[in-house]
Amino acid sequence: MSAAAILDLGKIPSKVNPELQSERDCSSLTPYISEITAIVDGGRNNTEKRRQIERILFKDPLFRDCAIDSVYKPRDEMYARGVERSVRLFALKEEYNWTDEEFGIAVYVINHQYSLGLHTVMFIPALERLSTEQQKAKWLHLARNYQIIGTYAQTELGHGTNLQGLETIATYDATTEEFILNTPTVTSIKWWPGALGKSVNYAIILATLIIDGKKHGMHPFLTPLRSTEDHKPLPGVKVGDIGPKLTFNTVDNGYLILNNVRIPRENMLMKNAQVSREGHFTSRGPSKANYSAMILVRVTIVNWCSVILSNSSTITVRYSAVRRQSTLDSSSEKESKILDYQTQQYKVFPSLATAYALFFVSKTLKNRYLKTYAEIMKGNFKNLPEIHCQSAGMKALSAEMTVELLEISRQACGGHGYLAASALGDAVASAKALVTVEGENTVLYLQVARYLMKRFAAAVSGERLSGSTEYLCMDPIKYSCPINSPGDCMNVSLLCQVYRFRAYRMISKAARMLQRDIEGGKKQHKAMNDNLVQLVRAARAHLLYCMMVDYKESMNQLQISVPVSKALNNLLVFFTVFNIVKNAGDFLETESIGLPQMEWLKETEVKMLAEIRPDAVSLVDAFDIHDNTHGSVLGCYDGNVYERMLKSTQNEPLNQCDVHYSFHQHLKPFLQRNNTSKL
Ligand SMILES: CC/C=C\C/C=C\C/C=C\C/C=C\CCCCC(=O)SCCNC(=O)CCNC(=O)[C@H](O)C(C)(C)COP(=O)(O)OP(=O)(O)OC[C@H]1O[C@@H](n2cnc3c(N)ncnc32)[C@H](O)[C@@H]1OP(=O)(O)O
Ligand SMILES: Cc1cc2nc3c(=O)[nH]c(=O)nc-3n(C[C@H](O)[C@H](O)[C@H](O)COP(=O)(O)OP(=O)(O)OC[C@H]3O[C@@H](n4cnc5c(N)ncnc54)[C@H](O)[C@@H]3O)c2cc1C
Repeated sequence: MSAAAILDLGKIPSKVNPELQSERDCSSLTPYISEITAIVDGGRNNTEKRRQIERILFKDPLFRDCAIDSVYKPRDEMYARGVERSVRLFALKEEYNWTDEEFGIAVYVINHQYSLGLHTVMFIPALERLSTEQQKAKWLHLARNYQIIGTYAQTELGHGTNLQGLETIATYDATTEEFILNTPTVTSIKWWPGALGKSVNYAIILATLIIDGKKHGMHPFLTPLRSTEDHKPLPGVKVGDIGPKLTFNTVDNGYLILNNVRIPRENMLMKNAQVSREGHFTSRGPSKANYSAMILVRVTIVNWCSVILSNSSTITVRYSAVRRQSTLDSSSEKESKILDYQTQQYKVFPSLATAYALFFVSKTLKNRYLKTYAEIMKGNFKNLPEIHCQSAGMKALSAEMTVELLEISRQACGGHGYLAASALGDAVASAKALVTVEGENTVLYLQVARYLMKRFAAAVSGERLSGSTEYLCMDPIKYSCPINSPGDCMNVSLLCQVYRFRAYRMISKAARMLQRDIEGGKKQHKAMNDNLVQLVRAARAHLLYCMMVDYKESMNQLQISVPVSKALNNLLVFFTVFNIVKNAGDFLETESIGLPQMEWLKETEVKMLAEIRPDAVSLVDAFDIHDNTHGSVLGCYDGNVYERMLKSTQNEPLNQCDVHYSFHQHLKPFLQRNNTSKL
């Protein structure tokens, strides 16, 4: 490129960067990319549907730069733009008659860059799950048609995890047939709910029900917060934004203070518990039935993790195939592509493999959830504990993996990964929210551990188990490591047996430690607290085993061509081996494998890096993520990284003039303090 052309910062070459083109030309997977894309989209029709939605959205400038433009804007402008995008999105849904699924695709296409997500992610699902049929008939269509906009207000300043500790109260007044809502203490103030600060006019408020001075647990109350005329807070309501966050600053997460706010009796969502006109309380189903909206969101988060990693691996793989630095071979005239360094592959391919793994795992989890949800809707709660354990646990494990891998992805792009225009910093910060929202990760692991301890005790007492804990009935004496040669390390079924035994051993160890402490005279709560770390380790081991089984079985169900099968199987083997090596200490300590097997696995792990390398670009191309969706100058399809970086500087407000006003205000008087301007 000539110097003159370089100075024209707006120019992006019309051709694909030859570095990336050569990757596509050399990968034997390239002709089969559309087959993988169809798997990821759930069918070729869905791919076409998504692309059509992309065309609709990205012809509108409001959506075109959505993934990145917020970097350059002050908070209130970001929020206003987020609201504008929400409204445009809702209008497009109506105009094109999009189904909920198609609307979900549109949200994915704009990378969640809108303000009113909570209305769709939690408000509507909570209305569906917590309302009676009569209440659904009254409220659901209003929410679906955006006549009311709502959020899910559960967390308070003082309590997010401990729902029994929530202090917001709803006191029933039988004389007027109303509930009176109050946040009587500083710690009871609702704090965090998305879109609460400035946007919504309704909220489902989770509050402790009090009738005649008696507490009846936490229940949902559909509460109007703002006037539908002028959007002003209603009497007794004080509401606002909680301030800027690490990211998601288009969203107005809010606080809410309630002072004797009265709502009609019919506004308590009464699917699971009822209050009669006279103030008589009844309930049906398990006491945790009101927690059901949280299960759905946890299932959804596993899918978000897969999407986040698909975005980030698209960026890091493409960038690593374009970037050259130093050389592997001193006789070579060209520097090496950083993707050719084994260490770079070891930074980048775990994310790629995990993106695929979580895609398959989240699909299985969603199907399992839908089956259980259908049973629950018919009044059968038998599988509720199992789906609670699976959804809470998979959310925690996927979010933990995603945060860890994303940070490594950012580092894999060197200095440029630190630039906002790489989009990786924002992705890391967004993913960080996922270990906290919808149940803090440690707390969720402990829920899984609690379930495992119960199931283990049942197995020991001779009960036959089913579901994810069936294996706890195993006889550990019969185990011998199934890996008998280096070749066995490629056999995922054998590796799953290894994962299973490690989980069994870690769960039985936690149970033994608890039993030892209780038999030694410790009180139950003290024994629990003294073993929480081992309990979390046991939960992780169980979840990783479940993840491997779900991934393997989901892959087994695919009907695919030989090249696609080979490429996806490489990722499956790599993911399975990588997570053993990563947790080597546990696998050795539990004698699930021995030292020779660990050596073989480490050799297999690096061998798989070389197997994946030729198809790496095709494997990210197969995600078919629109450049406007990932929004990174480093990861565009055309690979014109440096030109895009230069062009992005035009967006920087500091660059809108040659001499900044601060020069005249501050620097100039300072420089001229000794009258040196004539130098
Ligand atoms: C591509 C994507 C791009 C971008 C997106 C990225 C990022 C997005 C980031 C931002 C997010 C946007 C939207 C997210 C929205 C987030 C909204 C929220 O956070 S809402 C608030 C969520 N709050 C929680 O999750 C609270 C966590 N706490 C709990 O769940 C519970 O209190 C507890 C910790 C599980 C314990 O409950 P409790 O105190 O009642 O405990 P007990 O000990 O009395 O009872 C335990 C008993 O209950 C059973 N149980 C617990 N939970 C459930 C459940 N949900 N369902 C069924 N059963 C449950 C448990 O098994 C025990 O049973 P037992 O052993 O007694 O039989
Ligand atoms: C971006 C974002 C969006 C959110 N959106 C919403 C929303 O829309 N609606 C809503 O209601 N809420 C929302 N929240 C709140 C969120 O659900 C809570 O922050 C989350 O559930 C964690 O609770 P906490 O903040 O009380 O953490 P805490 O429970 O205070 O956690 C702090 C530490 O204490 C530890 N800890 C706590 N309890 C235990 C225990 N029993 N055993 C062992 N360790 C424990 C945790 O492991 C953690 O290390 C949002 C939060 C964020 C960050």
